[in-house]
Amino acid sequence: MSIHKLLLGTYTKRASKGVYEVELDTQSQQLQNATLVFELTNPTYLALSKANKVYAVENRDGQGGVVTLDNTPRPMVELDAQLSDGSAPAYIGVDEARQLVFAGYYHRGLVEVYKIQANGGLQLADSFENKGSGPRPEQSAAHIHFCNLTPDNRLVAVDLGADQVITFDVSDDGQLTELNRYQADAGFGPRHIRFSPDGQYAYLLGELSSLLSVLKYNQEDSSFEHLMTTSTIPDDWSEHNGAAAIRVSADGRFIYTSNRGHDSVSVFECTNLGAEIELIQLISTEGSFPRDMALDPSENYLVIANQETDNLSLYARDEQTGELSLLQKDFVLPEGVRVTFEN
Ligand SMILES: O=C1O[C@H](COP(=O)(O)O)[C@@H](O)[C@H](O)[C@H]1O
Repeated sequence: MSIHKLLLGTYTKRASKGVYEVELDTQSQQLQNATLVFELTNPTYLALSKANKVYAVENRDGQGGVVTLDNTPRPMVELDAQLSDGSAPAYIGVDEARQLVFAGYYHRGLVEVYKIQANGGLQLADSFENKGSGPRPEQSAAHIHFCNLTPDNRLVAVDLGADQVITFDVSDDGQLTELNRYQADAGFGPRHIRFSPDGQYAYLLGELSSLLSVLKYNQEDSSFEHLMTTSTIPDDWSEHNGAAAIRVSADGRFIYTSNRGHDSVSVFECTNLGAEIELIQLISTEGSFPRDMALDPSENYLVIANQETDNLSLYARDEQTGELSLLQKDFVLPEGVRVTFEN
């Protein structure tokens, strides 16, 4: 297939109007045809289900939550909105096996679990509110920044405010039972987590510290054990940086993280079966404040959204070395945050 479609979640504070679709033409090796596919307010994160429903973050009339969109027609059609007083989530995950959707509410320190209904809409099944804080100014309260499945189908939630990673058992109807808590170093500011393909290791990205930790994941009790930590940016970088997204290649050999401030992607090589990582490349994102990024299904390409300069950058990925090389840097996409491939 030479055309792959991407969905882009955005902020709508300046130029953007909602959710966009973009094509990657692997023949010409270029991004093309950005189209607004649904108008929403600050849909900074979205997730696609196998039933072709989009679950997107939405702010509406002082309420925040998750809307369900039918991804078949253009423009998309809204099927459901689960909104409650307060701010919207920062992360959404889909559990296909149990037909659940998880939402991580950064500003409310909250995880919500929804059961997917017959039409794709959602019904609240359970919630978990964390408490805690950390030493940095951004850590005055709990901030759930990520919640998604572990390799053994439990739930893992990452709290940037409390420097914690919390694991839960999940019942078929979406009830959560806490299993374990990993406490990161004070001020680490964990944002997102990804696992090695064999499920043995987890890679925890610290937004506030620009650090990446390798953790051993113990499936017996869903606990984590710290193995090593390294920086995502050069030691002599003294200006602000906030680490954002993390991706692991399907073969488990390489990790990609984005740096907001240093405006780069860090490429790490994984060795010792995934237990050790080493920075092997830092490449400019050719724009300001890179947020999310995605590998296409072949993993020959990586697309990243630069939020402040309203552009996407496209790279070719060498599957042997893991290294990225720039193909396109000026593709206009307003206030891009979330990047995900549809096919
Ligand atoms: O990565 C980040 O995300 C949080 C949550 O986003 P929001 O749009 O819900 O506020 C944000 O507050 C934080 O500044 C940022 O670094």
